[in-house]
Amino acid sequence: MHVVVSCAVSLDGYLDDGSARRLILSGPADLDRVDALRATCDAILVGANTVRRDNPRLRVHSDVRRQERVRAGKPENPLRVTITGSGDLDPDAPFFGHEALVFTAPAGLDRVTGTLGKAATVLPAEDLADVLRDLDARGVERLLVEGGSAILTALLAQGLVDELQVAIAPILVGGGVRFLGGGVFPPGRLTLVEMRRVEDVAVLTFGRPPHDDRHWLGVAIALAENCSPVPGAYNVGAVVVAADGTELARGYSRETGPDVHAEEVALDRVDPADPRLAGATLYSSMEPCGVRRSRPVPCAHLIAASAVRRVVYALREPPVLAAGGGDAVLRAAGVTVVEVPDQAFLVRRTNGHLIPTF
Ligand SMILES: NC(=O)C1=CN([C@@H]2O[C@H](COP(=O)(O)OP(=O)(O)OC[C@H]3O[C@@H](n4cnc5c(N)ncnc54)[C@H](OP(=O)(O)O)[C@@H]3O)[C@@H](O)[C@H]2O)C=CC1
Ligand SMILES: Nc1c(N[C@@H]2O[C@H](COP(=O)(O)O)[C@@H](O)[C@H]2O)[nH]c(=O)[nH]c1=O
Repeated sequence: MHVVVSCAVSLDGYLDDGSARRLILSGPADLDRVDALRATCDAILVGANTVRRDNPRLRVHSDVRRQERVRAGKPENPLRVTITGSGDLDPDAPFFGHEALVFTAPAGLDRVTGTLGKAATVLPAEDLADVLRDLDARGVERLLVEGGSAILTALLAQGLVDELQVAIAPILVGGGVRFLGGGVFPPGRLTLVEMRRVEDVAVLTFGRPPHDDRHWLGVAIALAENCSPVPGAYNVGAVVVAADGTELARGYSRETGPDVHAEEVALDRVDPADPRLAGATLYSSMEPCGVRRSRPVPCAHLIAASAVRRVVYALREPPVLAAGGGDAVLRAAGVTVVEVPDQAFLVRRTNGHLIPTF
């Protein structure tokens, strides 16, 4: 699935001025550009706060574009999707309708279904990565994310954005909702793909380089931030990426069970018969384990037994919990292994409970 973010930002970096009235930063031509973009997508995701504050319809405005979609065998409008913890949304809002999906934490599913179940399909999701997995499984090939700040920050921090379209409006707002909040973002530079003038608005499109090891290793390192820390185990993130830059799966330590390693979570999420695995790279924030007490098969052996033939990691496993040695196991099995030691300090920082953070 291709994830496109589109938003409009004031020159001083705000999405909204925080007043009761919604701030339109785009001009008419730019809103039409976004309408054309909407028409190319299967679903549009916004955060619950955007639904509350903007009361958006999120439909394709142009009759011609809607007709073209129908001619192509698609529904008139993309699916509308939101995520909420509180469930505090008005079921009569124009956002809702039979093609709206509401994701919420599994623990709150019954409560949110109680208030919104007649207005939309309410579904469980642990986090945004889970939402994206669900949409992908529903056949959503292009997902447009229109904001707001919390959703954009979370998606960018988790490296889940393929394309970022930012319309910069020549307006100084002075305060309100910042474009992005603070967070640990994957290190490295995005690629500037296009600069376009749309009336008085500058539209910048950024992409991520498909074959950039540092980008994907950064995603794996950032994923480890999701781990619930335990005294006797590391916090690790892993992501499997096909040769064309398509993400196949991701995971982090203990995500699916108390002793499960990040590489296992990610590998479990790919069909072993997927032909893309043969050209794929597994990125792990830490050297895959070569010795393991918690489960029968160390990760290096699991990877060697899979179709994956390339591994990139940042921190060589320190001899604290086990002997390590996964790098050698992989190489002996014919897997290409790349160590990126200059990123290891970031992995140490996530594992300060077990190893020095220098
Ligand atoms: N200029 C532009 O292009 C755009 C501007 N905006 C502006 O942005 C503002 C809204 O942004 P913001 O306040 O940051 O809110 P968001 O729209 O990003 O929504 C955040 C809400 O999403 C829900 N949520 C649930 N799980 C997650 C998760 N894992 N990560 C993030 N959110 C989650 C929570 O809802 P809950 O509280 O229900 O639990 C949370 O409060 C508005 O003022 C709007 O006008 C919005 C879109 C585009
Ligand atoms: N303010 C703002 C945007 N806001 C986005 O547009 C959504 C509303 O769309 P609609 O339902 O069609 O009116 C709103 O929820 C938010 O996601 N978008 C932009 O391109 N430029 C802008 O200046």
